[in-house]
Amino acid sequence: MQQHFAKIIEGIGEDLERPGLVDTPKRAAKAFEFLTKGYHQSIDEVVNGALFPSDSNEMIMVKDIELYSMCEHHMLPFIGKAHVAYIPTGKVVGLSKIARIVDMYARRLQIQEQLTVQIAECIADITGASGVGVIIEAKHMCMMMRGVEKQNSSMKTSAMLGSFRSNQATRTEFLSLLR
Ligand SMILES: Nc1nc2c(ncn2[C@@H]2O[C@H](COP(=O)(O)OP(=O)(O)OP(=O)(O)O)[C@@H](O)[C@H]2O)c(=O)[nH]1
Ligand SMILES: [Zn+2]
Repeated sequence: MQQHFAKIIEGIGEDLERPGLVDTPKRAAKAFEFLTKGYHQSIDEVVNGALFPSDSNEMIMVKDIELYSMCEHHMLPFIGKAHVAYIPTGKVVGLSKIARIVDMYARRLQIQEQLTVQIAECIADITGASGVGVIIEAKHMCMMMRGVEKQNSSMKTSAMLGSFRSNQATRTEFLSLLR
């Protein structure tokens, strides 16, 4: 990646020998490695066995999980919040792991719709939950810094699985907890 960032800097018409830019290919490659580290993580490693037996069958929700991802069309950031809820059936997942799962999928090249579904399906898979709801609200730099240049637009996506899809009362409870 370092070599490629050097080429990009040259492509811009900048001087790679300029003191401020000498180490930039190395720094940029390191930054991109971090921003895409989700490709090198697995669900097992992220969850680390933090699944606990529980009798609860009430809705569990973690909201306002900050999220930094990159759109796969422009490789520019989209930034926002994820809200995740599920109804357990016998086991619950460690609280922090929900945020770690969000990060694992966010740190890849994404579109927001797919990111939302991947998080929901992952929570359903590992917990066996009877229902999962995920909402993501985000601002896309590709739509703000360039292109159509709309500063106040944001995108909201949702993925509803199981009872969150089939049961109106569950969906309403989720949405009212969010307010
Ligand atoms: N559905 C969806 N679209 C996205 C997401 N991130 C970026 N996009 C869109 O991807 C599209 C790519 O369109 P193109 O016409 O191929 O690319 P472009 O010429 O750079 O488009 P503009 O952004 O309109 O200038 C744009 O409409 C972006 O707004 C996302 O997460 N979900
Ligand atoms: Zn984009």
